[in-house]
Amino acid sequence: MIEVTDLTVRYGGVTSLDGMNLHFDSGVCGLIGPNGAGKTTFFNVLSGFVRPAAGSVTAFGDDLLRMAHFRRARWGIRRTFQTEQAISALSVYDNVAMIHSAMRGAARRADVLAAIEFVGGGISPDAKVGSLTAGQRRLVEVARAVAGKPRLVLLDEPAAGLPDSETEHLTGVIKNIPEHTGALTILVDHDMSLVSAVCGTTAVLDFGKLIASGPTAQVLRDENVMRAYLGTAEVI
Ligand SMILES: Nc1ncnc2c1ncn2[C@@H]1O[C@H](COP(=O)(O)OP(=O)(O)OP(=O)(O)O)[C@@H](O)[C@H]1O
Repeated sequence: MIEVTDLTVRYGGVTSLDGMNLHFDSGVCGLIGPNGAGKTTFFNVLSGFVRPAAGSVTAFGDDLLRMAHFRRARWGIRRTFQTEQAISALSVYDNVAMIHSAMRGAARRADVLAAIEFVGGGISPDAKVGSLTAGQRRLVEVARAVAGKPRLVLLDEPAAGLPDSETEHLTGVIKNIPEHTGALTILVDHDMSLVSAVCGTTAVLDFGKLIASGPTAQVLRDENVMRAYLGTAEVI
């Protein structure tokens, strides 16, 4: 469960989050909104890259904003970025293993291999990340986000630029993250088919404010959402 109250982030004269309120319970939850709405800024606050001017964030009863950013990974925050973070010259195994901060020895090895197996895609743990296809590399990013007992998984446009066949596989993987890990998963993406397929609940940001939240199908039919997100056209 995550509860966000009056969250405000300013970069000089730009207010990226403007008193944002949000509540997500469990499962895969969507966070959508037009370019510049503040979605990545929200992830940056959760993961400790950005310090908000005001507001609070409680996750599973813990005050995230009071937690030193280097403790948040151990607490269980994982995220992917819009740019790939895995190191091309290292193996898939090493790329996943490096995000572990708590486990050691055989338990760590088993967990890393389980994360790689979970994302599938025919990826060998020994393969160098640089030798993989774009879709496989994206799966490695997801494997890094599900390793090490996450409690909160943040996925920032994981399907951007992927062909349909690879998006289809990724869709199944993302859908299964809560069952595999128990983590609340927040998906930011502009692909409304993906959001509809995996998110039970979706919230919409516009100019740093929450303008809608609820069951995904209902939210995507909301007139304010359609207006904010795609002019007056239908979302899907
Ligand atoms: N480091 C920064 N310095 C100044 N302004 C920033 C910074 N990071 C983000 N912004 C501004 O904050 C606003 C929100 O940006 P953010 O990247 O969070 O939006 P977004 O919803 O993730 O957009 P997109 O869908 O394009 O990724 C934008 O106006 C952006 O230009």
